[in-house]
Amino acid sequence: MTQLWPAPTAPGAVRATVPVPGSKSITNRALVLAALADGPSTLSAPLRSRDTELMAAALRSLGTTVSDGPDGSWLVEPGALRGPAEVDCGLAGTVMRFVPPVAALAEGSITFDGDPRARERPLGTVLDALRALGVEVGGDALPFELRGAGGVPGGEVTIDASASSQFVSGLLLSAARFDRGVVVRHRGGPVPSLPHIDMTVAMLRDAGVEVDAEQPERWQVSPGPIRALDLAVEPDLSNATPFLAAAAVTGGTVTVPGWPARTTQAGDAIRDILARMGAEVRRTDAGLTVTGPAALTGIDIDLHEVGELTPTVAALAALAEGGSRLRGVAHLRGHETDRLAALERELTGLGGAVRQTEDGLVVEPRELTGGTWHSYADHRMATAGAILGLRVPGVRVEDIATTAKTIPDFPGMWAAMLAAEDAAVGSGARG
Ligand SMILES: O=C(O)C1=C[C@@H](OP(=O)(O)O)[C@@H](O)[C@H](O)C1
Ligand SMILES: C=C(OP(=O)(O)O)C(=O)O
Repeated sequence: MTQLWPAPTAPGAVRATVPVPGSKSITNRALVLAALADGPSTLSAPLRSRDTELMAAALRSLGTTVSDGPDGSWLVEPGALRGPAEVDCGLAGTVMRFVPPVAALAEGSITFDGDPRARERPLGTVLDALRALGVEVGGDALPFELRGAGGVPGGEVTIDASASSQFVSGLLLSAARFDRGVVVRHRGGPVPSLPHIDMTVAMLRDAGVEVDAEQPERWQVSPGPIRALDLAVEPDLSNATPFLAAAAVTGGTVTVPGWPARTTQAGDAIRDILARMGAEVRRTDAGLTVTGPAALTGIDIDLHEVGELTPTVAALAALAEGGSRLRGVAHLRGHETDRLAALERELTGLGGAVRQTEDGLVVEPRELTGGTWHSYADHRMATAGAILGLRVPGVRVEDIATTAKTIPDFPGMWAAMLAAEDAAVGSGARG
């Protein structure tokens, strides 16, 4: 049985400055672009966590050199892409959806597999799209084999990306290296996480790639070189949210340094969410500072664009005074776990009043009690349990180590936050 992590109860209002490691989404896009670029790239302050190490390993196995530079940076030297290779996707959506189009440019047999849950995550759309673009690939889920021919004809393809924005991002990231580039059209229900596609487009353009994204639900990448990158990776704003939530639920103050003034990261939406729930939110040159109110108010919000914040927002909602409704996130059923089912089950297990709807959750305020919080190998479920534990004594989070998917040392960062010199012991926290 996996060890249980006793989630620390806040000794008072949490007051801390918490530097947060680099963005998973930016790091993994940058690694892919750097592997396909026309020269060596430098990524400074990249995220070094399971998802990004898996991406680096996948690209290495295809012929790219990814080595350590000074101060934790990554140096990426593109090499001739070739198999045979075995790609371990772990549970990383970015690896399972971004790497197959890269592998299609290689020569040889490349097999893909991942964690048991990764075999259930939606992937067929990407593999169908590659077949339509002239790639020989079997299967419609992990594990599968792709036989690279050393190039991809490319062209036009219509996909249903309503299950994941990553289907679109994955095709666009490699498409400048396809003979004819790509035109991707979406047909189906609304595409989730559109800011993540905007991030893909922005990073491609920064690398000198011509992208036409003028029409809704249509993206065109022209064939051409990808310029080498010299990129400083922003802090991961979604990973910052549990720490900001710590201020919000304890009436404390937490600053995350280096919060970008402008960003394509979807996690920036947390500023508005926390403000709507009653927190004071200020962005200055020092970073983003959140000060929690005496009591959080509930929220009715469509999280379609920023689904990855749902576990944090559900934890906040469960500790708020009014009821909340989280909408637009049916696609979370295909994330690391079925997040709607997991949040309903685990919050209910602590005495919460939570029920799933067709596309989200309804959360009513209740006094919560301690108990085991299961993580389902989902890093954001684990961090949601930690947030609850600040106010609810006796929460034990199963498999806290799963946070290493996107944060290298979450328990250490959490402990440091609670032990910070500026922590005001004995005041402000409720519960
Ligand atoms: O492209 C990306 O970096 C991501 C896109 C989103 O995926 P979905 O569109 O599948 O929600 C997001 O939830 C995930 O954490 C990261
Ligand atoms: C959905 C997420 O991850 P992935 O990139 O594996 O899809 C997430 O980090 O919340």
